[in-house]
Amino acid sequence: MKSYIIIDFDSTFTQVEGLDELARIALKNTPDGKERIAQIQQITHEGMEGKISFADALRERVRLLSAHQNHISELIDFLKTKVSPSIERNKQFFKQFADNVLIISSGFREFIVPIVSEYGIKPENVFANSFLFDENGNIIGYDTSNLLAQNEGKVLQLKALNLEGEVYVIGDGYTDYQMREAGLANRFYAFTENIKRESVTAKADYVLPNLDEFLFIHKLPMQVSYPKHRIKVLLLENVHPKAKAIFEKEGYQVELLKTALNEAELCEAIREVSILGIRSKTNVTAKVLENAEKLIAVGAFCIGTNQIDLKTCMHKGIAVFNAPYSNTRSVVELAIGEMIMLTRRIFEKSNLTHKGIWDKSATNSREIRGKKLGIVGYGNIGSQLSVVAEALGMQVYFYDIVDKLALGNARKCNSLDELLREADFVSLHVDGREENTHLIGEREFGLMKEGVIFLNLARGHIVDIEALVKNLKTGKIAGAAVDVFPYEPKNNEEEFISELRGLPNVILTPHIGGSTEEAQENIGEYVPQKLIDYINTGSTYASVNMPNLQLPAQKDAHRLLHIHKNTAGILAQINQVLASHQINILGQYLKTNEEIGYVITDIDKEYSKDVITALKRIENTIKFRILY
Ligand SMILES: NC(=O)c1ccc[n+]([C@@H]2O[C@H](COP(=O)([O-])OP(=O)(O)OC[C@H]3O[C@@H](n4cnc5c(N)ncnc54)[C@H](O)[C@@H]3O)[C@@H](O)[C@H]2O)c1
Ligand SMILES: O=C(O)[C@H](O)COP(=O)(O)O
Repeated sequence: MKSYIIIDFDSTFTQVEGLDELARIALKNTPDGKERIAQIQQITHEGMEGKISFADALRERVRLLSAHQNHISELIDFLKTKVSPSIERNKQFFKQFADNVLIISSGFREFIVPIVSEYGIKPENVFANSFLFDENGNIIGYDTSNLLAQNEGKVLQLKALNLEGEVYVIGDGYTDYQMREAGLANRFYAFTENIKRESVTAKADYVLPNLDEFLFIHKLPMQVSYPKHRIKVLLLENVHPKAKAIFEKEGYQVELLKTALNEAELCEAIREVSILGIRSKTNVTAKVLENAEKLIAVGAFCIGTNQIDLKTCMHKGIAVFNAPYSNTRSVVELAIGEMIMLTRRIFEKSNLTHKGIWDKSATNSREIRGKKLGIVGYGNIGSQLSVVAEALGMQVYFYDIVDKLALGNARKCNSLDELLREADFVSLHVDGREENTHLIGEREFGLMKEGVIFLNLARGHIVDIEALVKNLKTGKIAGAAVDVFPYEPKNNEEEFISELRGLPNVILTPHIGGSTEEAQENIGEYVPQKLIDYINTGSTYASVNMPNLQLPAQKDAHRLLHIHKNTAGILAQINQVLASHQINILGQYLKTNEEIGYVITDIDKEYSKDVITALKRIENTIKFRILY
């Protein structure tokens, strides 16, 4: 049975209302133009909402118009630039289904036909009003006998067409819905790509964010591999709003929550999610991942990724990205500031002064200049701190388990013990891997100098808090700054409980080392871009758990992304499938680690569904995606 797709023109095929735009063009230089344009727009709006009769609205708008034939030419040029994006990208669909697509519009043929015919829609399939002109080309009215000039004109027109088969109506207005209400259409799809009218969506069988969705649900050929609005993004822990805006601009559906979720909550929330964005507090455990059937990628909107079960993500073909640099400077600045505050005992003095106590004295107040700073972990933050501290006159010592190049005059220590014995200040900047649990405990504090200043802005579990408290109480440690804790409150409402509370010359901060406007904004831009690149191109460049592949742009090709267990012969099997279907490989990229492999193959456009099925069936396939 034949199916017909009836598409509205104004605010559906194009993003704008044709008659309103014609008024804007025709009236732009007339003295009362502004008021008349506003009046026309108001009447259009009320008509679309079903608040005034269509025939009255049309009569009134054309009366206010004062347009000329030349204005229509100008309007056509403008409308060509305003075709709805999803219509534009699916041009090929209209060409292929020219016999099935009809335009039924209350607009005017004079501007509709030139626009839609460029998409292969036949002029005889366009049903719309037509203007009447005088001999000078002025619009003096319209053909009032046209069915579409009547109230419920679309209903009358569709009835007159007497179509046999399935009829689907796509439109943004109430008059489009009326065809369904009259029993002339099987389904009404409220098209919301340009405008969402509650009175219309409430009546719809289906709300259509764009044409891709219609093509997707009807399994019709489309120009994207998957409608983007079907991609759900869940952002937790109050990540910067820029991230939400970037994902929304890409067309994804985004939910942004202020707090972290616990395991049970996340197990529930993650079911339909394709992209998860978190910070340091959300644990992405194996159990959470069991419930994450649709998850394609995780973005850590921070540096640390120890809160994510990276291995399980890898085994499930879920790529994880983080922001390895965006907040490093913020941490460095805080560490420098805290070293000065602690060595001058500023917080104690400030508190006393607030209480009215004037304690002017230099005892136990020192400069940082010339002192030895021991940096444990010489990565992105440790090495940056080294440069800034040296610029302030400190002598820098560092220790890293990996052989690192010393910056400036920094001195490399051969062991942690050597560093701890030497340093006046010890600052931790190691990553949060499990083996670093209690890296600093009673033994290590024992090795440190009397009166040392100690900083942990890395991860809470790295320090044995009991030992730290004991050494602060004995005075062995003269001051400490702690930003990260073995247990941190889930949100700002939960009380922070720690034995460190109330100790003198101890700066406690609520894990805000990277919490600056600048850092959060940078992260909010950086991470979404990595995730979007992965979704759109398959690029795993800078992923923390997947073999890294950076790819050239995909040109006139379909891209097959195949993640598999790293066993022998997978590439050969992929190529065998392609060869047996006479598919030409335009480019191929492979990267493996010990456990998984990632192959990206660009192929000619032509292929059958069997190819996809065969590729998915290759043994040890973890995940398979197609991009086009
Ligand atoms: N407080 C905050 O808000 C905040 C902000 C950003 C980063 N961080 C944390 O700061 C830490 C450092 O971040 P980064 O970006 O510099 O990480 P990084 O990965 O660039 O550097 C970590 C370095 O530590 C070294 N290392 C690991 N274990 C070690 C050990 N036992 N002994 C010596 N060296 C060891 C690594 O080889 C690496 O060079 C991380 O734990 C990160 O999560 C905290
Ligand atoms: O890993 C990080 O970057 C820091 O610990 C900051 O984490 P946050 O974004 O949760 O503050």
